[in-house]
Amino acid sequence: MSAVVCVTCSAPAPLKCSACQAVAYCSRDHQKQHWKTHKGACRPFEVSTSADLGRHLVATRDVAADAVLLTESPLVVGPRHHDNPRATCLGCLQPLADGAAASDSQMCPGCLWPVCSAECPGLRDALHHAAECRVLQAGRHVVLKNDLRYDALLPLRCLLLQKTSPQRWRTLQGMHGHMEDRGPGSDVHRETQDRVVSYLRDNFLRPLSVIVSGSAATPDSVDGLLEDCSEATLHRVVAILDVNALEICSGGADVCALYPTAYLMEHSCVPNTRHSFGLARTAASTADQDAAFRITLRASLDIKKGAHISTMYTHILWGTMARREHLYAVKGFHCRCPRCADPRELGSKLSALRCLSCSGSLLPDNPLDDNADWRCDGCAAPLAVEHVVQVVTSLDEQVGRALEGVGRADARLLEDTVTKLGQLLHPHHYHCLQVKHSLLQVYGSQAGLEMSRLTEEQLQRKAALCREVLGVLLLLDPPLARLQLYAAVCLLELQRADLESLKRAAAAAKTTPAATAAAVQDLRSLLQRAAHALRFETPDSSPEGARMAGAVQAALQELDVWARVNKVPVAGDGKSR
Ligand SMILES: C[S@@+](CC[C@H](N)C(=O)[O-])C[C@H]1O[C@@H](n2cnc3c(N)ncnc32)[C@H](O)[C@@H]1O
Repeated sequence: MSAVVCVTCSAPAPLKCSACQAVAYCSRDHQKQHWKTHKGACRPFEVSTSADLGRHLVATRDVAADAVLLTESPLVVGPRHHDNPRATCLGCLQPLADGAAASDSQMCPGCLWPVCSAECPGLRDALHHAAECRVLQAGRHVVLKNDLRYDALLPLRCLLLQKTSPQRWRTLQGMHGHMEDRGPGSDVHRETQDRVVSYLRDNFLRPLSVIVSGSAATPDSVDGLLEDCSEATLHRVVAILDVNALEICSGGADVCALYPTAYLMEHSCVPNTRHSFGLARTAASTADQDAAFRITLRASLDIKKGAHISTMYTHILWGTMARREHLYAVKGFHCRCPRCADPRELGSKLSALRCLSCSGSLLPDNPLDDNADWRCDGCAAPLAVEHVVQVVTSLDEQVGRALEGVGRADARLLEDTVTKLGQLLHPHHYHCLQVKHSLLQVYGSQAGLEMSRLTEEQLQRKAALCREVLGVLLLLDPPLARLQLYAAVCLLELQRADLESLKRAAAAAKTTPAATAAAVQDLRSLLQRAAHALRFETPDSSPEGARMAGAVQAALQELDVWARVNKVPVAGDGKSR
């Protein structure tokens, strides 16, 4: 057996990297020196392959909740490649103000597409806009016609990796696109052809090829820039993006990216990771922009050695039918995770209907079978699945109307909607939950319904809604790795309601000093739970989350001031604050 030697100097090595145990060192100094090189490789997982999942990630050691599993820069990043996103600066990918006048200073000097500033550094960066700009210049008429398809740009950026980074192009080529489901004649082929393939080829690639090669031009390549821009390759690139790209919606950005390792994570509706992106407002260079969209993946729960590492490809607050349909349509597989297999969805009853014959809930007999009937868990009355779909779809519109412009939401309209939905749906159905989450914020903020003006009944209603919604969120996402903002809103609003009740009790001398101290402690603990849920939200990665974290801190300070002014003793020690 060969002796274990130091990876830095080849001397005998008694020390090993304690995290991965894969490399050895003669001394702490050499371990420290090597860390810069080793940290990328020191990952607590390996890539495994199975018949039903394809490649996936498996933990190679126990990982504690919150530990970082991986951080890496994107292979390629650009405006979202579907549902044509709103105008975005092609330099830094930040959203542009609606209807902003396109003065010279807000146009890319090369292709004339709108930008945040003609000086935006990303415009000169080959991996971001510079190479793409050469292509877009061949079709400036689209700017004049205002026919700007932002969703076609990420596929173009992918294609351009052939020239800008052949290494990244090779990695991208190793990703799967489920082409077997996207052949000519399929809806998705037709849609991709119209939206991306024809748009890019007719407006930019064909004219550019003619400019570069003259009469020898073929539409399938552009000399010196793109070896292969055939229709088949464009279709494959879009398919790869559909299956593997991650969406980055934070801070109003409508951006998607492909990551070289993170894409290997399998889906589960009960995932064991959370991720965040290092979003920055402006980017000075390639390195900075890569850092701006760098992903950090953490364990959201303790992960045991041998366990699969998973993320969620779909929406956690959708019911099982909708999640499975979405996963099959976009990612090409039938999810069979523990939440999908459970008719009660981890006890949340997020998809349950109300039984009209008794007080029970209608749940699917077998949620993994799309055609299975539903049945009441009280009286066993059956309901055909077509009927369930009909009921839920017919209520979509009603919910949409009630939530239109949440800023203007009206408590009475929302209460009426909750009542109507409640006639057909379980109170925790996702439609009901969505309306209740708005309603619990409207009490205490709507004009005429400010906290101090709420009736006792309205105050109790607000608190009850907060507890009810929070309870369901915690069943679906116990570590609050995806619903942290939703849950923080419930905790903050519950604290506001309970504090108002406490103030009223104190003013009416209906509380004792000890009871007040205990109540203040409970209020503080609600806010501490909200702060904990938001612990990874930073202004760069999640401006909304950071704003909410600021509101929680402000509420904590306000609570302390109130406790001091009212000489509330610190719970347990009899001292006043
Ligand atoms: C982003 S890729 C993940 C990497 C992929 N397994 C590979 O080998 O390249 C997504 C694809 O992985 C497979 N997959 C991921 N999660 C799955 C799951 N829970 N059940 C079945 N297939 C899954 C599906 O084929 C899906 O379209």
